[in-house]
Amino acid sequence: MTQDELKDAVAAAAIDEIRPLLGRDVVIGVGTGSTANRFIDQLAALSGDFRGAVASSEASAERLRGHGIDVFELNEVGTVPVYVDGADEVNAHFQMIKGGGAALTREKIVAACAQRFVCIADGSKKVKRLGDFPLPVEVIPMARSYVARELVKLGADPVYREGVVTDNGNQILDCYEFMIDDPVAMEAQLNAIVGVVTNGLFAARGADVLLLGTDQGVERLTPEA
Ligand SMILES: O=C[C@H](O)[C@H](O)[C@H](O)COP(=O)(O)O
Repeated sequence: MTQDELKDAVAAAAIDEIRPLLGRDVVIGVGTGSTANRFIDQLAALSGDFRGAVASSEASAERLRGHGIDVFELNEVGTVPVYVDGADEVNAHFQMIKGGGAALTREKIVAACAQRFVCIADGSKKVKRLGDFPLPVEVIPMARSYVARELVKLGADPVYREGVVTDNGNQILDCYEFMIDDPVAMEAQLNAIVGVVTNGLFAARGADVLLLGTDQGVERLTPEA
């Protein structure tokens, strides 16, 4: 199967996963990226079965609206029963690196407000150890150089993602060569640097279900303790 076919397959599995949760008052959380886009496209067929969505990016909000799905502000909604999103890497504990599409901060906010996080990914995203994918860190623009120096002290090789402005008006540093031995501790440590808005480690709050696309079909996995 091609990667696109795997993405379509996990998107379809996510539709089956959330279908029992839908209802006229239900607003669901929707993520960002090429895998999430396929989920959005398939969600269109169910648009009469739920109230609408909260999106983790302007791009996803636009795509949802394009399918006639109402998009709500998270502040209007409070919590969502489920959040469906992709990942750049996911480990056996369902801790993830996210933010390849620069949407990490809004993704983390919607995930924090979700009762259940369903991660959809093709098999190439499953890793033993997080960190081959460069870890994105969203920074307030005036703090970029300072934060980069602090990241170097922690052993990273941060690279400014030139030309990218997040939906929050901020910038991204991609951290190469990071040894991520303890994702929960590292997530907190990076967030404590002044000028960091958030980082792409989703470790303290990982996914609850992983729908992983493989050539043998979609595996439905729950995290190892
Ligand atoms: O900022 C982007 C997000 O974290 C995406 O969910 C992540 O990069 C995965 O994207 P894709 O499904 O395109 O591989």
